[in-house]
Amino acid sequence: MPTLPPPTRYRPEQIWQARHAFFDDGHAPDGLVDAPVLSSWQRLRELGRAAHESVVFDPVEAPALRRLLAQQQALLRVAQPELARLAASVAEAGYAVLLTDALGRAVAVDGAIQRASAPLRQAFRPGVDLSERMIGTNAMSAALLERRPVWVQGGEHFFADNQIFHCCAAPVFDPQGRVVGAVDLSRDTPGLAAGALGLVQRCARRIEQRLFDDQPAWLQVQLEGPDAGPEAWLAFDADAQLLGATSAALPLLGLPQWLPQLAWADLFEDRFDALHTAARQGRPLPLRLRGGVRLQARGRLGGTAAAHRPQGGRIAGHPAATRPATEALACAAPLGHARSQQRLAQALRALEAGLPLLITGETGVGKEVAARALHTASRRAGAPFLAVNCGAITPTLMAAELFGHVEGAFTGARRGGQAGRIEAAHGGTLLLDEIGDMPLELQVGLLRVLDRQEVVRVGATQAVTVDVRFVCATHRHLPTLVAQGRFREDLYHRLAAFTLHLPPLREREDFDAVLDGLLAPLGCAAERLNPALRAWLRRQPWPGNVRQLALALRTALALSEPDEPLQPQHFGQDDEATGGLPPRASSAQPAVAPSDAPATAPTDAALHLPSAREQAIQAALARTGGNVTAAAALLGLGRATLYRHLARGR
Ligand SMILES: Nc1ncnc2c1ncn2[C@@H]1O[C@H](COP(=O)(O)OP(=O)(O)OP(=O)(O)O)[C@@H](O)[C@H]1O
Repeated sequence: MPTLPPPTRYRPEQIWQARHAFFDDGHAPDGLVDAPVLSSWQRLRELGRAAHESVVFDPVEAPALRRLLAQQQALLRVAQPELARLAASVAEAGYAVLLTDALGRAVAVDGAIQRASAPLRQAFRPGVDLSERMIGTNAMSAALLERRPVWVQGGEHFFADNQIFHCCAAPVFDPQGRVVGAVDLSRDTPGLAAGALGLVQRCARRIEQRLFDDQPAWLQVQLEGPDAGPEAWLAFDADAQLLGATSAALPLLGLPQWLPQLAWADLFEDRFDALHTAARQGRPLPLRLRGGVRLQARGRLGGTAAAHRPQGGRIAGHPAATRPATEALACAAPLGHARSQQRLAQALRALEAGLPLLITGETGVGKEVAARALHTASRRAGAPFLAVNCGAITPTLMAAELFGHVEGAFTGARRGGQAGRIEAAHGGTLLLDEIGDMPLELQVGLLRVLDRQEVVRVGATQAVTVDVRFVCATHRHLPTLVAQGRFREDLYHRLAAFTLHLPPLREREDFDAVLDGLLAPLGCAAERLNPALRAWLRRQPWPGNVRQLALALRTALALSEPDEPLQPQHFGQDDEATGGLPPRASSAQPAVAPSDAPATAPTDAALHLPSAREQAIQAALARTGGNVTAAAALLGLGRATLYRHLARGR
């Protein structure tokens, strides 16, 4: 039986110093504990948890356990031989071996469990929820959250009850970079054996390799670099699209994490068919990565003519399946030039990689349109796209709207309870619009959903697992809200990992492309707008951005004869209530002809007059009988924006 290397140093004094600084003095113990431990302590403190709470390790009931094990069958099948192999290495050193699912629930146990103390035997039973929320700081849940190997020893566990445990864990990724579980080694004698972390990592990588081998592919490639273990593999379909990769392969490619929609040509300078030929002949092939780094590779014919991409790539039959991301997005959101589309394509990659997206920009720039386009171009196009306005209703109603509620949770709660929007978006995408207006008390709940992909309905004690991609949108400057204490800093950092800023219309260099993109669906030939009129339109301030321009164009087409060249007067300057227009210039200024537009066009100052806006709002409300939604549509403003104007005017 392989022996373990000598134990690493365990420094309990240092941990107790850290606990003293954190729990007694209330400040972060710099450098005394590792970042994952400190982050976990902070999360738990923010949830109001106390170190002396007792910890209960209750497995779920038998039917729920059967369901859990059935759900995790594919993972268990490939993991069990590797867990047994790990157990054989470490059992003598007193380690129990554990596999959790992606949510931290125990699904398999091995190793020296029978010799372990009662608490460890209680904890390591299939069906016990070992997530941070349930048992506080621990190695497996920290590895799942941090997406990297972690150790947690003795006093580093938040709850005093758990301080007898000494554990290390590594996350397991599927070939598309999703965390599917964690492998953990734990024992109840002080200190970690040196090499334990390496063994647990190696076990996780072997499980990943088996998951990789299970997925159909046309060609698999093993990369051999200076530091590459035997588990650095890539899988391609017959079109040279990357289907999957093991986590060991990603650093060799210079990728911090899995990115969907990569093709062979994005990664390598050599031809794809050269590798295919080498694989058929059973010989290795030297390859050059883009950027010049050389690697040795070995191809393996995958045995399927898989042109479909089961999970990581675009789904066969899906509208985006045969098109690059930029093209799919151009069809879904036909505005702007190639550079704008490229930024959208990057956003799509981030979204597909499971990152939340933050879309910022003034009202009417197209934040919701962009979010819908991203959903439509993504692999989730067939699943729901839902949108929630986070500032529109009271915090209590918003909590129920987002997280759902159980029967009797509050007065007026539905019989039998109701799922919230997050649950309703399961499998799809949820747009959290006006995220800057989300009440502080709900932000912690959202953070939890983002971290764990699980929702607790209002009034419930059990969490529901969800699989939702989040897109958040705001016209506000979130760092300012953070500085004012109105938006949680941790949530901001979580949301802003990938930010897509949509510039206001007046700053868009591709104004003409935007204009043409709006004209085409209206059946208006681009030639009906001559260069002078285009220049005049370009100079308007457009406080309502694309929404306002779209409405102004519709108005102009309604006021003109078919095929007549459009003039500024077609943009309805004679009624404040026509909406969708740049606010009207003073009556002293004549309407301008396109030919003399530069000399006589109204000044920006005149166009910005707040009173003109106020008049337009009042006229629109009068025309719609006070219906704010209809008035907002008439004005080319979002409903929330109109409410803001009204609140400001009061
Ligand atoms: N890419 C686009 N293609 C076509 N129309 C667009 C596009 N972007 C914006 N629009 C038009 O502008 C309107 C407003 O877009 P959207 O609701 O996405 O803006 P927003 O930035 O979310 O606004 P708000 O912050 O006020 O909610 C849309 O209804 C549509 O008429």
